[in-house]
Amino acid sequence: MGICVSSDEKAEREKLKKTKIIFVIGGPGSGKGTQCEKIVAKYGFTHLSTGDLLRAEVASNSPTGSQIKDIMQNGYLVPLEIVLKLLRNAMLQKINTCKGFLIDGYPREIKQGLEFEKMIAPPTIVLIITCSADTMKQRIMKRAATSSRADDNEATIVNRLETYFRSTDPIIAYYEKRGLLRKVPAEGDADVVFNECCKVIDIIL
Ligand SMILES: Nc1ncnc2c1ncn2[C@@H]1O[C@H](COP(=O)(O)OP(=O)(O)OP(=O)(O)O)[C@@H](O)[C@H]1O
Ligand SMILES: Nc1nc2c(ncn2[C@@H]2O[C@H](COP(=O)(O)OP(=O)(O)O)[C@@H](O)[C@H]2O)c(=O)[nH]1
Ligand SMILES: [Mg+2]
Repeated sequence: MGICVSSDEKAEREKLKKTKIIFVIGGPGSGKGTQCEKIVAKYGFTHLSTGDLLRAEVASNSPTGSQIKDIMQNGYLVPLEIVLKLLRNAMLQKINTCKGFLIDGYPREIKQGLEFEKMIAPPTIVLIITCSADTMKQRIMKRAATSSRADDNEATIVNRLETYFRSTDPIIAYYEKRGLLRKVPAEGDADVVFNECCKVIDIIL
């Protein structure tokens, strides 16, 4: 028996395939959110952060929210099915008005990238924002003063950095091999980093 795909779903898939999709990855506190905000202001793309979507789910007190609260608080990865479902729904809500998507914080493992392509579409490029672990730690500790995020504390930061470094090398190698990876060094000032991001984005417009 074949899988039945409705014509609505087909139309949605076609639209998603035509839209520019930029994955924005990088360690915790590397500046993904900061750069995405600047990119939105200049290019009018739609910014979706998986971290923000998941935090909203926790805040809504839904059953899924209670399931993922502790995982996030401890700095581990939320199960792929939950993240992808939230992401796909959020994309579909914006698909008719959006100029392109910035997907911030995804994929965090190769499997997430593969499933995204199966369910949605391939990314146009993968932007990776890179800085040292020390810089990330310092930035998060500074953000902690105002963020009120449950995971912006010293113990969780250690786990988040570990989770990041463990899962990222294979992701980098995978997208590099496909010619989709664009590296932007991010030790400097946010405006300098943004300049480099623009160079990469201008090429795909
Ligand atoms: N794609 C994802 N897959 C699994 N879990 C995710 C994903 N994106 C976010 N999360 C969960 O949400 C938490 C916060 O992610 P978010 O991207 O907001 O943080 P960040 O400070 O930008 O970077 P990092 O998560 O790398 O610390 C993660 O530690 C993880 O538990
Ligand atoms: N010096 C410097 N600080 C930055 C830069 N990008 C972000 N920050 C600061 O670092 C903290 C973490 O940035 P954020 O965008 O939340 O990082 P994310 O965790 O990767 O989404 C924030 O307090 C920012 O103000 C940068 O390029 N240079
Ligand atoms: Mg962020």
